[in-house]
Amino acid sequence: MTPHLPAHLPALLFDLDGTLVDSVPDLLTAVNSVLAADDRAPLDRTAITAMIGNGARKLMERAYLYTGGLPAPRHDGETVIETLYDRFMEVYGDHPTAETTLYPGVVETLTTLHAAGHPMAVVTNKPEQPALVLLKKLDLLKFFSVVIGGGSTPVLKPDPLPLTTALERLNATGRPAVMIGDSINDSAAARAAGLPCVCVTFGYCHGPLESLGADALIDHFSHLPQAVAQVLSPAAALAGAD
Ligand SMILES: O=C(O)COP(=O)(O)O
Ligand SMILES: [Mg+2]
Repeated sequence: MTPHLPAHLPALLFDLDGTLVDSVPDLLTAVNSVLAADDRAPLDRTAITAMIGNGARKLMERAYLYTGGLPAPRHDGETVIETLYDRFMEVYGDHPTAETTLYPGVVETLTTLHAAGHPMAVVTNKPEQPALVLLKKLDLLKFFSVVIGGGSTPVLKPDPLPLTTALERLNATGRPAVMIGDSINDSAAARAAGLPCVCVTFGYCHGPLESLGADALIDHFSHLPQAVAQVLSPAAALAGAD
């Protein structure tokens, strides 16, 4: 019997914050500028890192709860969270890359995978507008034919919808596919979508790495092609069934 080989190269779905880029410095600047306008104490890197992962609304909610609580409800009907989100986007929306950096090996690895012909998408909980600005400014947009950000679908990761929407837009529904991320939201969304997940160890994981439940962990981006092959191999599938 011939060994089972995928009919197509696997589609690759990439998380953004904590996976491709270290975006904490610009997120910190933006959140602290909103907090400062409200006479709140600034967050430090450790505090904000623990708040990243569930999108900008959750980030602002967590930042305010951490620094004294949510502001009083407004009288014009707009929810407090929506107001905080708008203020954050005023600062961050067009300027998400002053100090944001790529993790080592990202450009080289994406170049190789793109040249090999993998359909590739970004699936991030960061709002779509700053995600697109960031990818363009850091010259990553050319690798991805689809970008799903916060607001592109009605729900965020860990719901599987952003991932399944990305696969549809890549015309890759039914192909083998792998999610690559750094958080429980990525691994949970992947599991719910029926996909394996490779997690990086250098991102914004909020607990022990084992808690991610990843099918493979990589500590350098250059190890990704090997990890993708590993999580899609029949041996890995059998091991997962134990
Ligand atoms: O914006 C966030 O909270 C996290 O974004 P990510 O999904 O790219 O990690
Ligand atoms: Mg992330």
